[in-house]
Amino acid sequence: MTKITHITKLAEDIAPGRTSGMRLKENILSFILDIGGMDRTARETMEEKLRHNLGAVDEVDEIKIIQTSEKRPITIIAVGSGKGGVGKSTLSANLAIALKRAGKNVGMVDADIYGPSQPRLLNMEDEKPKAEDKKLIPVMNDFGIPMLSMGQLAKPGQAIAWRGPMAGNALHQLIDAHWGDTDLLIVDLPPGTGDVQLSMVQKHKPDAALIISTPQDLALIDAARAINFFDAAKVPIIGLVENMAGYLCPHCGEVSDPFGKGGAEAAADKMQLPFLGRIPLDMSIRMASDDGTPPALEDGPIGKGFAAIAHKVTTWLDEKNK
Ligand SMILES: Nc1ncnc2c1ncn2[C@@H]1O[C@H](COP(=O)(O)OP(=O)(O)OP(=O)(O)O)[C@@H](O)[C@H]1O
Repeated sequence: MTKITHITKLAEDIAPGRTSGMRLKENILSFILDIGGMDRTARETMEEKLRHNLGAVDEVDEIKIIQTSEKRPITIIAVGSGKGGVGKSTLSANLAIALKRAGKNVGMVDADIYGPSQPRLLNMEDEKPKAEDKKLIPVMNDFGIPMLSMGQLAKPGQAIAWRGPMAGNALHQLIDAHWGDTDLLIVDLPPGTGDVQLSMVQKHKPDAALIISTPQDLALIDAARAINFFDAAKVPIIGLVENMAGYLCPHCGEVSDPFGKGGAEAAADKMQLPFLGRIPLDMSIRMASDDGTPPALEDGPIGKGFAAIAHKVTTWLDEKNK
């Protein structure tokens, strides 16, 4: 390994994807460091570590770092539904956990103005984000998923009264924040196709959308509306997830289908969209969600279901970026 290859590797370990133009001449090491999206503390810590570790290499007497704040591309995935209460927030939280477990740097934006539930789902109620350079710094949780939520900006019960520009402005603050190393941002949208969705596609066009529905007709008609909305805005749709499919009675062991069966898969087929998977109606999902311990953390059948959906999402993104 040549000296410069060795140095490049060391730098890559400390600042993955952020250093370029590595040059060693007359014992002076120079390179470019992309500090886009990092807050001051993260920036200073990274620079200090680079100087310390690279400075320890033989033949490096001096280090010159040129900082640029070229914005790192961040992939935005919007999670939408036509109807409320179909499990959109539950899916968003568990998808984020499953993607994180698959090695992605995931961040979460809870844009559900009518009932921000990510702080509870990701176990970080009461934590308010700080700001630097007029931009919010996402709050980190125990799962390693930085998050910003409408609920952190509004007083309890206030957000629902926000209209067009206020809702759009709040969304802008959540998305245009110090996301640091985050490369995948999950946006938990409010149900339907209102002000926040409009602002989302006009100002922060997502790279992709994912739609969730329960299997019954009414929810599917609404889901089709959400799909048409993203289609019209030219946001590619990764696929459709069916939630609350099949209920296993904990008492008699019989499986019943309170919301019908297979409706979302058939609808996906009809609309020529990929079907991403089915999540059963299971009391343990509700209980784990209420406790702030998303079931995607576990390796049981429910956790595996979310992991399989996450896998389809990453495969779709890899195909798109080819
Ligand atoms: N598969 C499931 N099995 C059991 N309970 C579920 C399941 N999916 C979601 N729930 C529960 O249903 C309720 C609604 O879910 P969630 O908040 O995720 O829906 P939503 O579509 O985001 O709703 P909203 O429109 O309020 O944003 C929650 O109490 C959640 O724990």
